Amino acid sequence: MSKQIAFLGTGSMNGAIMGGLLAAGFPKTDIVATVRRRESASEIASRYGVAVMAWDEEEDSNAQAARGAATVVIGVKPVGVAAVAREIAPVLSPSTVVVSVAAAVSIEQLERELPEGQPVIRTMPNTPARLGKGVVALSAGTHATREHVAKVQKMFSGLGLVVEVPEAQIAAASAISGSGPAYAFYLAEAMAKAGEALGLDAGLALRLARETVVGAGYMLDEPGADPVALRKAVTSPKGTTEQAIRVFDERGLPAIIADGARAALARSEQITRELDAAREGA
Ligand SMILES: NC(=O)C1=CN([C@@H]2O[C@H](COP(=O)(O)OP(=O)(O)OC[C@H]3O[C@@H](n4cnc5c(N)ncnc54)[C@H](OP(=O)(O)O)[C@@H]3O)[C@@H](O)[C@H]2O)C=CC1
Ligand SMILES: O=C(O)[C@@H]1CCC=N1
Repeated sequence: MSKQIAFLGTGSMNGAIMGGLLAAGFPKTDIVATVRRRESASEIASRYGVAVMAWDEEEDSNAQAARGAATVVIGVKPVGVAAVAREIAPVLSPSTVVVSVAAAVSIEQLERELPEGQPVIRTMPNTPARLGKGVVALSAGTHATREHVAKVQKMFSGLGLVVEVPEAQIAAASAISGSGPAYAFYLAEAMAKAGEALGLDAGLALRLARETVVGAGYMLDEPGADPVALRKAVTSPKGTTEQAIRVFDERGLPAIIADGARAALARSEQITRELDAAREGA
């Protein structure tokens, strides 16, 4: 089997990346994936048609998958990243690019588990990548060359917007674009509940809210779209929308969103510290 990419831990995020790459035409025979449980392996194998191994069944599955792969994408939970990195370290080729999608795991924390000189790219993707409408922020590790960065940018270009940022900005990107799809879904959820409170049937309220958020997203997708101009075009002077926005402003909704993003960033920094503390205590 030719192995271009090994996905180690193929849940919501790595699954979305794999789905996005396959939809963009990446050959399934060039992909191998790992998960922890056998049930997840069967589910992914039947959904995507790629080779999948379960760590619970074969403890060296991550090493098997990583051996000979041109790119390895680590997509387990932050607390599991170091263990997976240690499992694959002995089998990595010096030319293999190790990509991490994990929030809060710093380049330094990943590099110290890998062979000296291993090219690493830390990323912060989001789940709309599955539809080619994602955002991937990425930062180069100590030994990643411009060619390594270009290779990963090219490979991920079918997933949506790919931007390189300094590592110090990855936690902020995580708080905006990494977590951001959840904020948009939360808005849709709140709009549906508001519709119900106004007397709409629950199913109808959800359909109205869902399609409205989808439609607004499509408008934002047009070239040069500006959220402020789009909002103003809906907000007739002395009309109805103006009253809704007035209440949102009076109740401080923009500040609430900023506080939420700050809390996400603070949690990321806290997890980074917890990972260091756990390693020192081990
Ligand atoms: N979800 C999101 O929107 C985003 C997530 N991320 C990052 O992605 C990473 C994964 O998060 P997410 O996808 O949400 O989590 P999930 O729980 O959905 O996925 C985790 C995956 O890791 C697998 N796994 C666990 N242990 C092992 C192991 N030892 N070997 C191989 N596979 C293993 C799980 O297998 P099994 O299914 O069998 O349990 C599962 O497939 C995190 O680090 C997170 O910070 C980054 C940006 C956005
Ligand atoms: O919630 C999390 O920790 C991950 C990182 C960004 C989105 N999901």
